[in-house]
Amino acid sequence: MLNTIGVIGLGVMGSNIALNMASKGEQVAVYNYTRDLTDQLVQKSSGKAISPFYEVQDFVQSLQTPRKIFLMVTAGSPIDSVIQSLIPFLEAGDVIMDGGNSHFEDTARRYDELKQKGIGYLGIGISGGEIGALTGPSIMPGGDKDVYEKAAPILTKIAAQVDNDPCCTYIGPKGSGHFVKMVHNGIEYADMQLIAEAYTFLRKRLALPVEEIADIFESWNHGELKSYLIEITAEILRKKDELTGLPLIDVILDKAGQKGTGKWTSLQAIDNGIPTSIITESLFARYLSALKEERLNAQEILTGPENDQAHLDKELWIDNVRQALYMGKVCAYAQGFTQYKMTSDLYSWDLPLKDIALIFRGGCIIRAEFLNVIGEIYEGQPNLANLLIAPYFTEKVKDYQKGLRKVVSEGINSGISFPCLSSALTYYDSYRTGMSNANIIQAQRDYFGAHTYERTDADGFFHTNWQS
Ligand SMILES: NC(=O)C1=CN([C@@H]2O[C@H](COP(=O)(O)OP(=O)(O)OC[C@H]3O[C@@H](n4cnc5c(N)ncnc54)[C@H](OP(=O)(O)O)[C@@H]3O)[C@@H](O)[C@H]2O)C=CC1
Ligand SMILES: O=C(CO)[C@H](O)[C@H](O)COP(=O)(O)O
Repeated sequence: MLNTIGVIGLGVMGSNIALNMASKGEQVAVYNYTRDLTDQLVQKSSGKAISPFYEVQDFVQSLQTPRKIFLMVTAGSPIDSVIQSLIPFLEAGDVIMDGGNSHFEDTARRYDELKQKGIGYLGIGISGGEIGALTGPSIMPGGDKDVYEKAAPILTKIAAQVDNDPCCTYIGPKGSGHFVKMVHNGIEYADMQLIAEAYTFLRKRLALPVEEIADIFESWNHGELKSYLIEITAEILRKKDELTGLPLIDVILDKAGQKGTGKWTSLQAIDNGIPTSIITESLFARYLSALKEERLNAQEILTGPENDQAHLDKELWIDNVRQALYMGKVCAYAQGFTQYKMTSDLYSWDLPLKDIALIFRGGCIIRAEFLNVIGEIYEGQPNLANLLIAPYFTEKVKDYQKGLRKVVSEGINSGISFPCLSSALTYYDSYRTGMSNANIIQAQRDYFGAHTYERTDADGFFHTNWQS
C-alpha cells in the first residue's frame, strides 16, 4: 500500500509529527539524510504505520499522488538542499510543506521557484514544541489556497483541537504562514520576559521563597492569566536539582539562548515602521543576559540605589504584580497583532486576525485564556488598529495600569531592571498620548538638516530659517 504522507527530518519535531500523523490513521513514510535518526524512530514506532526509507527516490516513490511531503528540518540552507534532492522525483501537483521556523521571505522565494515547476509549496508555522508535535500543535499554513486544501485533511487532523475546532487555519499567500509563526515567537519572547520580570519582583523585592512563588504562579493559572507559559513556570519553580537539592532554577546559568525568530520579528517591524518595543526589549534582554562576564564585572563597579527599601504588604503587592503582568501581556499581544495588521495591509495578505487568535488557543507556546477574548474582539472589529482600544481591554487596563505603574516604579527605585514591564508602560502611555513630543524632533531635524515639518494648522511642508 502506498503511503499517504512523507516526513523528512526526524529530529525533535519531525519524529513526533510523524508519530502524531500515524496515530491519526495516516500511513507515514519517513526519511532523514543521516541514518541514525531514522533507526531511532523505527525503534520507537514498532507496530505503528511508519515506514522508514534510506534513499530519497524510494521515499518519494512510496507516496500516493499527489504526493504530500512534510519537511521538519533545520531552517536555512538545509531546506533548500532537501528541496533540490526531491525535485528530480516529483511531478506537477505534488505538495511540499515546510513546517520548520523558516524565514517568511525564504518561503516566498521557494514558493515562486516551485510554482514554476507546478509543485505546490506551503510554508507552515508549527508551534507546540516536542509535546505539541506529538499530541497536537497549532498550525499556520501559508501558500495557495487550493494547495492547502490538498493537505488540509491531514493538517487539521494532527492539530490541537479546542472546542472541537482544529487549531489550524489557512493563513494566506506565500510566506504568510511563516510570518505569523515568526511574530508568534516574538510575542513568545515578550511573554517569557514579562513572566521572568514578575518572578524577579516576587523573589527580590518581596523576598519570597521559590516554592511560594510557584504557588503564586499556579494560582494565577486559575484566573485570567491562565496560559501555558504561566503553567510551566509554576512547574519549573517546583523542580529540584538532583545534584544539589536546590531549586533547579537557582543552578541554571542566567544566559538566554535564541535561534533567530525573535530577531527576525524585530527586524521586520523596524524595517516597516511597526512599533514593537516590548518584543524588541525582550530580545535585547536575551542579548544582555548573554554578556554574563561583563555583568559580573559591572556588578563590582556600578552602584544601584541605597538599600533602604520600605516593607511592602505582601498580598497587596502580589496582586499588583499580577495586574502588571496581565497588562504587560495585553500590551505585548497588542504589539504582535498590530504587526500582523500592519504587515497584512502592506502586502495585501488579508490575514484572518480572528482565526489566528483562535488557533493560538491550543497547542502553541503562547496559548492563553485571553485569546478567546481576542478572537471575539476581531470577530466584531476585523480591522481594529490596536487591541488596547477594544472596550474589553480598555476597561481592564484602566484598572491594571495602576498595578503596572506601582510595580515598575518600585522596581526602578529598588534597582531591579524591568525591560519589558517598563516598556509596556511606556508603550501604553505613548499610545494614549494624542499630542506627543515629536514636534521637538521635527523642529530639530528642520534646524540641522532642513528636513521640513508639517504644521498643525495648515497643509504642506514648511521650512524655517531657525538662526535668522
Ligand atoms: N524544537 C521546537 O520546539 C520547535 C522547532 N521548530 C522548528 O522546526 C525545525 C526542526 O526543529 P527540531 O526538530 O527542534 O530540530 P532538530 O535539530 O531536532 O532536527 C533537525 C532536523 O533537520 C535535519 N537536518 C539538519 N541539517 C540538514 C541538512 N543539511 N539536510 C537534511 N536534513 C538536515 C536533522 O538531521 P540530522 O540530525 O541527521 O542532522 C534533523 O532531522 C526547525 O526549523 C525549528 O526551528 C518549530 C517549532 C518548535
Ligand atoms: O518555535 C519555537 C517555539 O514556538 C521553538 O522552540 C524556537 O526554537 C523558540 O525560539 P528560541 O529558540 O529563539 O527561544
